[in-house]
Amino acid sequence: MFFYQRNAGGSVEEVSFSEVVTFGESNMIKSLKISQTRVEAVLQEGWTGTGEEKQTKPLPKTDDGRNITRISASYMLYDGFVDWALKHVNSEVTFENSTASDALIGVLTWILPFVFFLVLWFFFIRQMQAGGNKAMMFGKSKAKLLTGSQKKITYIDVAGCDEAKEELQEIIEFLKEPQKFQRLGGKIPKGVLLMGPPGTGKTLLARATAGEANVPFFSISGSDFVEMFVGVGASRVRDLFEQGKKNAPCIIFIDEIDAVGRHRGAGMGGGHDEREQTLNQLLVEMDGFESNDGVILVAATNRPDVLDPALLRPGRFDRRVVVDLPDVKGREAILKVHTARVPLSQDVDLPSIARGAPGFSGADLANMVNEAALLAARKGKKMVFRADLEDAKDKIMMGAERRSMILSEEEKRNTAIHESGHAVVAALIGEADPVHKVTIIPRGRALGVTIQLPLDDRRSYTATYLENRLAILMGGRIAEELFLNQTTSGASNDIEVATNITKQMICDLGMSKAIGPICLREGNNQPFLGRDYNRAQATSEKTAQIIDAEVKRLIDEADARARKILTDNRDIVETMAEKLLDIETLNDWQVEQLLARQPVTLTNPKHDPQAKPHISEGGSDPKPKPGLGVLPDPPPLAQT
Ligand SMILES: Nc1ncnc2c1ncn2[C@@H]1O[C@H](COP(=O)(O)OP(=O)(O)OP(=O)(O)O)[C@@H](O)[C@H]1O
Ligand SMILES: [Zn+2]
Repeated sequence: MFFYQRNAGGSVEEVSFSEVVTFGESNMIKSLKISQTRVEAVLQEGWTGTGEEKQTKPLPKTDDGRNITRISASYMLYDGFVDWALKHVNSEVTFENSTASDALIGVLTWILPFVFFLVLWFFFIRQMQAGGNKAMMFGKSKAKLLTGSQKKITYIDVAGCDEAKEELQEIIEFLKEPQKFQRLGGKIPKGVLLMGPPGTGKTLLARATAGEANVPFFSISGSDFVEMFVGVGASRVRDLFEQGKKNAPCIIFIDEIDAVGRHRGAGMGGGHDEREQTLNQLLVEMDGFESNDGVILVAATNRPDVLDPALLRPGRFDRRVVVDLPDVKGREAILKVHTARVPLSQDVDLPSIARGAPGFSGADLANMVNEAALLAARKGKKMVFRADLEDAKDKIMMGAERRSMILSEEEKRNTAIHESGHAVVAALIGEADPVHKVTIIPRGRALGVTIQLPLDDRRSYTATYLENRLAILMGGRIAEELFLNQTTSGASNDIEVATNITKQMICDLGMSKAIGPICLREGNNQPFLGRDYNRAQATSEKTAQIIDAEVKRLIDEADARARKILTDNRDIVETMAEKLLDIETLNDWQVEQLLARQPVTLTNPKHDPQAKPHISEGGSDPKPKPGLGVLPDPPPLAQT
């Protein structure tokens, strides 16, 4: 028996799909209509079995005894059912376009997903090609527009960088009066590339240039172009230029252009990646606009060597401006700008502080003033004293102190001896930077630090200076060996730095007789050409052996010289280590006193007595500041 539900229409009974199948197996379906989602069958009297066992099957009946001749059921179309129907339906199977409601259901379940994907797909395509629509911001450039609301920055806010400012003067004049230049047919560069180490004020300079010319300033970082969605970067570039043209005259500034502008095909595997597409779009846009449109593109990088040569071709970033680390004068000027709104004590002498901060960038100096103001505020002072600035300088140079790091007595003693070794060699070896500070307060990752500061801005190094540096680096390790009869892991960084210096001396600076003045430089410092993996071919096996031998020779010589100095001055090393264990940090004058075998004073006899028990607080440390930047890879001043 089947259970039938009475259909509203009366004549067609709604059944379940499996019942349709059962009727079919009993040969009771005369004809069948199949639509997308439903089947409708006309029933007849059927039978089961064959021959003798053939049994008749009567039509099913409704509750009130009438025969049911038509049934319908809903189902989802599947291929197997059609085959089944063709086998089990007696006269005809028809396929029908469904009724209105069936059609609707069909659309909903079958067509709609397609439509949905189609719309989505269309939407993304539009995003990529047209630079996005208003609703979603994928393709919009993230350029920030700086206009009236922000404080206007002009060249007064940028200290030093005089050459760079001069070079940008022409751009300012053009932006002020583009028509004038057009009339005269003058050719204005489209793009200016600012090149220089981090924190030297490239961004500041670009902003100030816009400020001077009184034009809008759009700024975006190269890394903003590189996103997870393919094609977004390119569309951002397009959008950026569109915005620029709408707001001309203006400056478009791209910071860290190396993030998109890297040499194409340089990445492992090469190929057309997202970044490459973005770069191509940038090149296309640069070619597409006329400088007469009044848009000047300014970009900044500290890796000009990795830029794609296509970017530097005429008509693109053809004007290049070097923004270098500030010299003494520049540092003083930058300090003046940043201390303008800080109350300074009488004892602060900006020129001498500038002199004591070689290798500091503008950002470092700004940071130093800020840090000093914070230190002074924490101690409840009403103004910033010399001591605060000195402490801030140390913090930036060596990383923040980590007073919370507990060292065992033995570790402290090892560190004291190790640092004394560095300091004594540095002080006595001759041509070397004076010792500025020795400390056994852990800073950054180092257990102790010896800092030397050059007297002025070094632009080049003599071979003797570098050989002496090697000996100074060896000093720590040898002191441990001589005085404690052991070596510790504390010297690992020294060894690494020393090895790097020797390699530079040999491969880069022509300071090894065995190799001679040949550049076998490692890495990719060469503009546009060399990459490390080319070097393998460039250097023969034999040359590599000579290099290795020379590294060893230089290190051995340095070792021997440091050993001699430390053995000859055992007493100084020992008293210095004692003193370090006692007061933790020795300043330059205290080191001098120790070397002269005089008693160590707590305050600088040469200075007015600004109390100087070295108090400053630890905290999360910024990157230790290596300073100096002439060698391709500047050797850090700090030594463990
Ligand atoms: N010449 C300068 N005069 C005054 N302040 C400076 C100078 N150079 C840098 N600064 C200070 O350092 C901060 C950071 O500088 P800026 O961001 O312009 O450096 P950058 O060269 O763009 O660095 P990066 O390469 O890391 O982007 C400035 O906001 C400013 O406070
Ligand atoms: Zn060391």
